Order: sequence, then C-alpha cells, then structure tokens
Amino acid sequence: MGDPSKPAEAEFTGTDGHFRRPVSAFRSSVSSAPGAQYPPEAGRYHLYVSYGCPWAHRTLVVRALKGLEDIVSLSVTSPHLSDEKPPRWPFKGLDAFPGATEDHVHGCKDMGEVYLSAEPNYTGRFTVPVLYDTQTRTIVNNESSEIIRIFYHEFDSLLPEGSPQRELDLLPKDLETEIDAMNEWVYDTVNNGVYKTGFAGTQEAYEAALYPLFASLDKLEAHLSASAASGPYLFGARLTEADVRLYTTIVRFDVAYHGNFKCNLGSIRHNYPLLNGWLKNLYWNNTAFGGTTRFDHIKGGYYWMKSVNPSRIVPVGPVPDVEPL
Ligand SMILES: N[C@@H](CCC(=O)N[C@@H](CS)C(=O)NCC(=O)O)C(=O)O
Repeated sequence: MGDPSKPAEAEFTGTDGHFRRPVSAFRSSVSSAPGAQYPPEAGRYHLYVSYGCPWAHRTLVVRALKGLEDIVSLSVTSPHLSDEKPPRWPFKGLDAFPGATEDHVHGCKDMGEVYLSAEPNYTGRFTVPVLYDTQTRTIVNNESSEIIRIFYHEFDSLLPEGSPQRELDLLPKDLETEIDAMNEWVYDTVNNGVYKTGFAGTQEAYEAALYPLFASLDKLEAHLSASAASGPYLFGARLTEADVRLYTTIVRFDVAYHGNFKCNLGSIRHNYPLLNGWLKNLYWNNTAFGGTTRFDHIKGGYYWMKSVNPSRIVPVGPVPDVEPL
C-alpha cells in the first residue's frame, strides 16, 4: 500500500502536504427495532480499542457513562502501532505493554487479523475503535461517532429501569442542532485539526491547520465563558456528546499534541483557563473520563510515530499530566 518512502501512519498526507483522513468502512448499527440484523444482547458485542487513540477513547467514555461494561466486553491493544503497511495494532502477546490485553474473542495477534477474519477481502486501514459481533463474527461498525450514538440508547432495554445510566441522554433533542453544529467545526479544526497539523508535509499545510486549531480553542474558551454561569459543561448543566468528543482531544493536548504534533501556539494549562477547568472537572470528578484516560498509552502511542518522532523517545513532561483541581 502507498508510498514506500513514507512512514505508514503518515500515508494520507498528499503530495500537497495536507493530511486527509480516510472514511470508515463498516457502518451498521445495533438496533432494538424489530427484526434488526444486530439486536441488543448482553455479552454479544465486543469493543476493540487502544487507550492511546482519541476516537477509541470516545467509545470508552460513553461505554462507562452508560454503564455498559458488563454488556459490551473489551479488548485493548498496545499503543505501539506496527511499522507494517498498513500498520497494525498489536495485542499483548506481540507487545506486552502494561494494560494491553489479548484479543479476548479470537486470540488474534493484532487488529489486522481481526479485520481479515471478519472480512478476508478487506483492503482498508485496520483502525480502532471496532464494534464487533461475536455471534455472526462480523464488524458492526468502525466509526467512533456512530459507535457512541449506538451506545446512547440501543442497549437501554438491558439496563436497570430508572437507573441514572439508562436515563442519561447525551444527545438531548432540544440541543441536537447546536451539538451537531459544534461537532462539525470541532471535528474539522480540533479533533482532526491536531492531526492535520502534526502530519502536515509542508510549512504551508502546517500553518493552514495550526491557526484554525488555535482560533477554535479561542472560540471554545469564549463559549465556556458565556456558559460559565450555567456550567460546568459545554452546554451548561447537562453533560452531552459535545463534552465527550472534545475531551478526548483536549486531554491529549499538553501531553502529546503540543510537542509531538507541533501544536504549540499555547497550551491548555497556561493559555486556556476555562478549558483547563472544564478538563480538570471531567478528569478528576467523573470516573468515566478519568478512569478511561491512560497517559502511558497516550504518550507511548503518539511518541511511537516515526514520521514525527524518529527516535521514539517519550518526553517526561509535562508534569503533572493534568493539573490538580
Ligand atoms: N474515523 C475513525 C478514525 C479511527 C482512527 O483513525 N483510528 C486510528 C488510531 S487514533 C487508527 O487506528 N489508525 C491506524 C491506521 O490508520 O492505520 C473513527 O473516528 O473511528
């Protein structure tokens, strides 16, 4: 696959120097609708993640928020993406990184094997997260924005009636339009913006991603300032999808993107007091956020990328990873 001169993780940086993320291939849904191909069932579906990956991290946060840990099981890869083309996320047997697990479903040695066992003719990237159906041995979905929306309500019938997890609605109808609008610019300039900055192949492409990234951080800071009275979340008193999608990028910002991806016009802790407060609150006060954040995997993963860090040395700082409350 691709250009042999280029480290595999940077293959989507075009000849113009701009990084373009490929589209996810598996887009089915678990559904409680009668006759659905993938009905909700406890113990049937399996989630594959890397703790390093911000997209996979979204699914871990929502799985925890919705109390689905005993319903959707989990395998965790090592954060050391292989040098193969396309690259593969290894399980514990290949790379015994602390916290990595075996593939609990098939005992595959890496995510490449998981994809190919589900779809032998698959030719795309072996990305995480993956939501997998152990009954039909297929990949249901490998797009994080859709997996989290599956988790919002499709498993609700399996949760105790009246429990806070079952009642939790991360995409309330009255906020949906505003959340979708925020998702759009936050995805383009922040979630994916850090990658466009880090994987830029020219000065022009780097700056074309860097300035909009920081303009969006300024906009988020202003947004939080406007909603401060009703806080502590992006949409006031209610925790929503917008918080989940922003958190997994912001918690990586100072520890990875600032250094590894050259996103260094400022840092969250020094230049964005309200975003920093919002981050600290989620990290320290909500175990669905703090408990799914593993800085060893985050730093171990990002600083493993040869295209941006050929020595693979992992910097010690910043200390601490997240400031205390
Ligand atoms: N659009 C996907 C993106 C997933 C993605 O790109 N994951 C990265 C890890 S952060 C990956 O697995 N990369 C391996 C590769 O591209 O070969 C989603 O949101 O689920």
